[in-house]
Amino acid sequence: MDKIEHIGIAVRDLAASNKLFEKIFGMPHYKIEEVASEGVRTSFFEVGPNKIELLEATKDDSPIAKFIEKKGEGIHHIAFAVTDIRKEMDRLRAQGFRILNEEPKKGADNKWVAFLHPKDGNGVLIELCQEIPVRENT
Ligand SMILES: CC[C@H](C(=O)O)C(=O)SCCNC(=O)CCNC(=O)[C@H](O)C(C)(C)COP(=O)(O)OP(=O)(O)OC[C@H]1O[C@@H](n2cnc3c(N)ncnc32)[C@H](O)[C@@H]1OP(=O)(O)O
Ligand SMILES: [Co+2]
Repeated sequence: MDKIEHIGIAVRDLAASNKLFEKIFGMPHYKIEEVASEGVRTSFFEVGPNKIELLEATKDDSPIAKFIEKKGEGIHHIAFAVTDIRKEMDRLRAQGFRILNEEPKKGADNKWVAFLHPKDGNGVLIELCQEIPVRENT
């Protein structure tokens, strides 16, 4: 694992939370992106070398909706940048960690992602993120 790629924060109302965090960070978000497969709409801030991802649910059975229902708004996950997500998934599986998705799946901000079960991370949901190379000349 190379570094923290982003910290995910579950919010009820992305527009309101964007305004709040713009005040806190003193800067605007740099993108809003919906990931329909995850049932989320995300907003990203780049604060120095660190990224914050705000996430709101776009459907009732979204992991974010369930999380907020159970635990309220707050830190949802920590994402780590990896060079080779498949290799990391194999390494972690070999050590007995539960990876929640068999194959890497398309995440936000141009990444392949995978998640470990939070119970295997002392109650922390850990996300693996590998940058998807932008094909030259596209
Ligand atoms: C991909 C787009 C974007 C990106 O960065 O690119 C994202 O980050 S999307 C983020 C949203 N997607 C996910 O979180 C996918 C992975 N999550 C899951 O598969 C589920 O949410 C899961 C398995 C973590 C929980 O499933 P579910 O909510 O259906 O089950 P439970 O409510 O029974 O939870 C089981 C157990 O885990 C605790 N829990 C749930 N979520 C979290 C969390 N985020 N952090 C810590 N713990 C969590 C929950 O409280 C239950 O524990 P218990 O002691 O039984 O209460
Ligand atoms: Co994330």
